[in-house]
This record gives sequence, structure tokens and C-alpha cells, in this order.
Amino acid sequence: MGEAPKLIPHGQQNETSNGSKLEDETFETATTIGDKTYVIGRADDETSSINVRIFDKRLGEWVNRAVLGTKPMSFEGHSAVSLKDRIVILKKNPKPDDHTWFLEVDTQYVRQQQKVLGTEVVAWSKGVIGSVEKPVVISGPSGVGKGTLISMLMKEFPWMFGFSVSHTTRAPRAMEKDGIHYHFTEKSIMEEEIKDGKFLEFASVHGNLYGTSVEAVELVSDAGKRCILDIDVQGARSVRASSLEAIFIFICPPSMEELEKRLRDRGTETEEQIQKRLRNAQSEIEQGKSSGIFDFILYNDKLEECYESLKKLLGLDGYVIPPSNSKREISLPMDHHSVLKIEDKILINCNPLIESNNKIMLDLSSLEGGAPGRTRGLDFRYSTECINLTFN
Ligand SMILES: Nc1nc2c(ncn2[C@@H]2O[C@H](COP(=O)(O)OP(=O)(O)O)[C@@H](O)[C@H]2O)c(=O)[nH]1
Ligand SMILES: Nc1ncnc2c1ncn2[C@@H]1O[C@H](COP(=O)(O)OP(=O)(O)O)[C@@H](O)[C@H]1O
Repeated sequence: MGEAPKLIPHGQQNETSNGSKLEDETFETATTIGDKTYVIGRADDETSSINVRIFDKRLGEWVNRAVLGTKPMSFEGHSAVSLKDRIVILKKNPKPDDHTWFLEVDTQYVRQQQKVLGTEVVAWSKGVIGSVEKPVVISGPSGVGKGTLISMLMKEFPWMFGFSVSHTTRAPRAMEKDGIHYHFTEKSIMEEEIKDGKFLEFASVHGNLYGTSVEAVELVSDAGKRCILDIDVQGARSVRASSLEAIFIFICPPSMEELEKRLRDRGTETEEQIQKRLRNAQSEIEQGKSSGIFDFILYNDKLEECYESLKKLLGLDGYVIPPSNSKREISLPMDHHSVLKIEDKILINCNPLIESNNKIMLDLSSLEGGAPGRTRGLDFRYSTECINLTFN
């Protein structure tokens, strides 16, 4: 039988071996959901990310767990509030864009990973205020014009779109820069990261490995931009099956002869690679048209016409976008002794002694996404409607 969780309350003096007093920088919270208690706190030595221990009250012992998702780095203190399938962690003295994290303990993603890994699983997901436009997946055979069309979008709407930088084991082309066009990666490293659940999707394409990391997509959305993914049909199929909702567009060439001409004129592939890509093109076009994965099929014959059609699909024809769509940020002066959950809202700083303009309501009623990516749809409101509660 294991010992029930013993917590070190915030600020409690800790005896060190030589009896000197040591202010404990971090502390732990214990939150029970179902028959498990989740003890959160203290930095995990190796990674200095926040540690999670699970005590199974039914078994009366601590259980091992796999911790998935992007882990929060250690922080000096937090409040923990339990929802039915996750724990909301509100950081103490947070940075404006790093205040809320979710420890998922019984979400669909956790249950799915528990089946795959055959062990207890918890998954971290960073909370982000507001929601984002659905990402745009663009697929099509090599040489059809995907990159050209995407560059035109990014040039005309730089504040609106961001490109998901894929990982690949392919060698860079003359003009390609690492971290801009691709993360050019060793196969063994990429395979390791795939095993660690860091990729939303990956596929072997034209003899090389390509993949979209969760971070690549989330970093674009964190910047308040709409994410564009240039991925092959296999990748589009995986994204369609994932929790990431997106718009799927397949670009077709006007003919195979024109596709071959473009590929040759581009001059970036050897003859052997051109032949391989043309062979693959036939089946890709077939899948693009008949698989049901794609919401739209665009023919890239005349470039400008195709670009106008693409903008129309994305609701951008003749649409003037205000240049500044600054991200909403909130600074959360949080007093950790006065956090209260009422249904799907969390009242922060409700202590009547705290001045009203620091009373905050966190609305969790329209959460989207979640591990292994971000949890979006948070809504913070400074609210004097916080109920003045007496704390004894
Ligand atoms: N599944 C998947 N495919 C990708 C990814 N990045 C690029 N691709 C696809 O890999 C194929 C080859 O890409 P690339 O070597 O850049 O050649 P290109 O199509 O001629 O530009 C294209 O169909 C891309 O859409 C990715 O992250 N995942
Ligand atoms: N509509 C078009 N007409 C003629 N050439 C095009 C058209 N669209 C793209 N191209 C050219 O075809 C080549 C392949 O385009 P690219 O964007 O690299 O394709 P992808 O990214 O799909 O492999 C490039 O040299 C590009 O300038």
C-alpha cells in the first residue's frame, strides 16, 4: 500500500539536512478526478518541466504515467481547478501569454493514447485566449504550383497567414533555408520525435520522410495567424482523421504534359526524381479527386485565375483586412487563495479584500482543440460581477 499524497503547502518552510530554513520555491497541489489524485508541482529534475504524480485511491498506490503534449516549464506556484476530464492550472505571476495550462486526464485524446501505449496517460495542453480560423491544407502533385500559390497568399496577406514549417529528411534545394522552407532533419531524429508523439502527421513521400509537428501548427496560431499546411495526400488523410479541423484544397494540373513541363522548368529535381514524382502524380491526382478528403479541387492552369479562385474559397476576394489584428493579451495578477469554479467558469481574485478591477472571470464554456496541441477558446473577462465571498 502506498502512502496517501503528502503535500508541501505554498511557502511552507522546509528543513534542509543541516537544519537551515529553505523557502520552498514550488509547492504541490492535489486534485482528485474519479478515483485518482493528481499531484502537480515541483520541477521534474531532468527536464525542469512541472512534475505530475498519480495516486490511485482504489489501488492505494502511486501509478506510473506517460506525460504527453507540450509540457509547461516549471513555475513558482499555481492554482489547480478540476473539470470533469482535465485540470485547469493557473500559473502564479504568469507572463501575459503563458497563464493557463490544462492537464488532460480523461479526454478523448488521453483515452486514445492510453489504448495505444497501454499505460496511464496524462497530456499537457497550453491554454490560449480566443479561437483561430481553421488551418488550410493544400495538397497536389509535385510541380503543380502549391508553393507558388502559397507564396502569393503570404505576400498579399502577411498578417493573416503563417506557414507550417514541415520536417523532412529530403536534402534542401539551392534556394531553401532550414527553418523557413523546412526543418531539414536526420531520419533517426525525426523517427524518435514521431515516437514521442510530437507529430500531427507524417508520411514517406517520393522516397523521403515528411511530417508536420504539432508545434509547427500551433506556433502559427499562437501568432494569431491562419495556418497553411503544404502536405501530400497521405498527410491530408491523417489530418482529416485527427482532431485538427481544417479546410482541405487539392490543386490539379491542367494536364500531365504541363505538370512535367513545370517540374522540368523548375530545374530542382534530377531526371530520376522527376520520373518518380510524375509516376506518383497520377495516383495523387486520382486520390485528390476521388478520396473525399478534399473540400475543394482547384485547377492551376492560368496562375492568376487559380489564385483568384483560391482567394474566393478562403473568403478573401475583394476583402480588405484591417492590418492590425493584434492578439488579445491579459495580465493576470492572481491571488491564489481566491479561485472559485462555478459551472464552466472560474472566478479569480474573488477575495472581497482584493480591489474589484483585479477580479477576473475565466470562461471555459467554448474550449476547442486540446492535447497534443493548444486548448483554444479561453475567454478572460475582468469582472466586477465576481461574487464577493467571505473566506474564513
Ligand atoms: N505528409 C506530408 N507531406 C508533406 C509535408 N511537407 C511537404 N509534403 C509533401 O511532400 C511532397 C514533396 O514536397 P517537396 O519535396 O517540397 O516537393 P514539391 O511538391 O515539388 O514542392 C509534396 O507533395 C508536399 O506537399 C508534410 O509535413 N507532411
Ligand atoms: N499556373 C502556372 N503556370 C505556369 N507555371 C506555373 C504555374 N504555377 C506554378 N508554376 C511554376 O511551376 C513550377 C512548380 O511550382 P511550385 O509552386 O514549385 O509547385 P509545387 O510547390 O506544387 O511543387 C514553378 O517553377 C512555378 O513557377
